[in-house]
Amino acid sequence: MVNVGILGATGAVGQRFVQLLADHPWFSLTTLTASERSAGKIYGSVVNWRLDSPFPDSVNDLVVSPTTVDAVKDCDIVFSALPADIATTLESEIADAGVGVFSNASSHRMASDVPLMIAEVNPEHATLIDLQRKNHNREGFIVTNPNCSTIMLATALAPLMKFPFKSIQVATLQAISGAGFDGVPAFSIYDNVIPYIGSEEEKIAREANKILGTFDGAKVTGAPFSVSASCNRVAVIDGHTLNVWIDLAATPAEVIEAFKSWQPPFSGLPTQPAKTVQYLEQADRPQPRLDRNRGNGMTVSVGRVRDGIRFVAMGHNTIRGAAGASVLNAELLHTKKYF
Ligand SMILES: NC(=O)C1=CN([C@@H]2O[C@H](COP(=O)(O)OP(=O)(O)OC[C@H]3O[C@@H](n4cnc5c(N)ncnc54)[C@H](OP(=O)(O)O)[C@@H]3O)[C@@H](O)[C@H]2O)C=CC1
Ligand SMILES: N[C@@H](CC(=O)OP(=O)(O)O)C(=O)O
Repeated sequence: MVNVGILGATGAVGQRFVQLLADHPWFSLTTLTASERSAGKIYGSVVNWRLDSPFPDSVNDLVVSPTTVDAVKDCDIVFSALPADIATTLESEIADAGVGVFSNASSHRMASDVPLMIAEVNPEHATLIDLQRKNHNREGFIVTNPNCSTIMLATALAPLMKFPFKSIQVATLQAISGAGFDGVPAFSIYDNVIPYIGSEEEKIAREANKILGTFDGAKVTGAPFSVSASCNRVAVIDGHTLNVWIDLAATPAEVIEAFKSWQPPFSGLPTQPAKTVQYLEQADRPQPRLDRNRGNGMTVSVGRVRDGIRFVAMGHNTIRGAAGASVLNAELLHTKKYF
């Protein structure tokens, strides 16, 4: 078994990691960290479990560690669900100490030797780890997840990359869990839409270009399309919905066929869904409440393909958009013997 830790194990993404790793066939959960507020206490006594799946008894008695390099030095890998300002230095120090870091934080996503990876979309970017190890003279490594809205967009675009296009417009409707447990007060979001999410629009544009860019084995050259995003927080608990406009040289029928026939380059990993991209025929789908749990939260649902081309994409932001995507990255890299 691989010994794994979770950094920020009490938060919105951290709890998803606990849910996905408590009974994992390859990964054994040995270490949970959080802030000084929680460190030294029993996880079961300090976590405010807010997921609608039962609390896993197997982690109840683990003592929460402070978030330090020392606390995770015996782990083979760690999953990071830390705020970005904490992650920047700490994740580098942990990788320097020989531990593999699978991060959800934005800190290292755009570094030229750090894979910004969606396992089914750009798995070849994993080889940047070799360059990173050389550049930093480290045994460990950092692999990052894209921003949660970007994961939905780039995954939905993967089947369409065979058609020429130059520009994408996207309007997001993002769930409140995306802001973390303490991110959006009920008084602000109830009966409301907030048409601003700090830095989100810029992240979607630059991260989609890196993920879908050209890779020569050592360097990613950004994809030659522009992304114009407009982001909104809506009163949904989980599930980010994206309305996408794209100047694609294809008919709606060709786009639907591309969505239906696309297959990721590997299959059979424990957290991998049967369908990474699921096309829904119904005129009023996808919807977050009805479709976010498809593929155990790992499927990106697409629908409403119309002239333009216009379509809708939706996925679970803390599973497909965060913890689940990170665990799948780790599963893939374990099969490739990176740890
Ligand atoms: N929510 C989402 O959908 C997505 C989130 N992300 C990213 O994932 C990361 C985590 O987000 P999220 O789970 O939503 O955030 P939360 O605010 O819900 O959780 C933050 C976690 O970090 C811990 N923490 C806070 N401050 C410190 C500190 N000074 N030292 C050590 N640990 C600390 C908290 O511990 P304690 O409980 O003890 O305070 C908690 O476990 C962020 O970088 C976010 O941008 C990425 C994609 C999607
Ligand atoms: N900003 C996203 C979640 C998130 O934390 O993204 P990032 O890791 O890119 O800051 C949301 O609000 O839904």
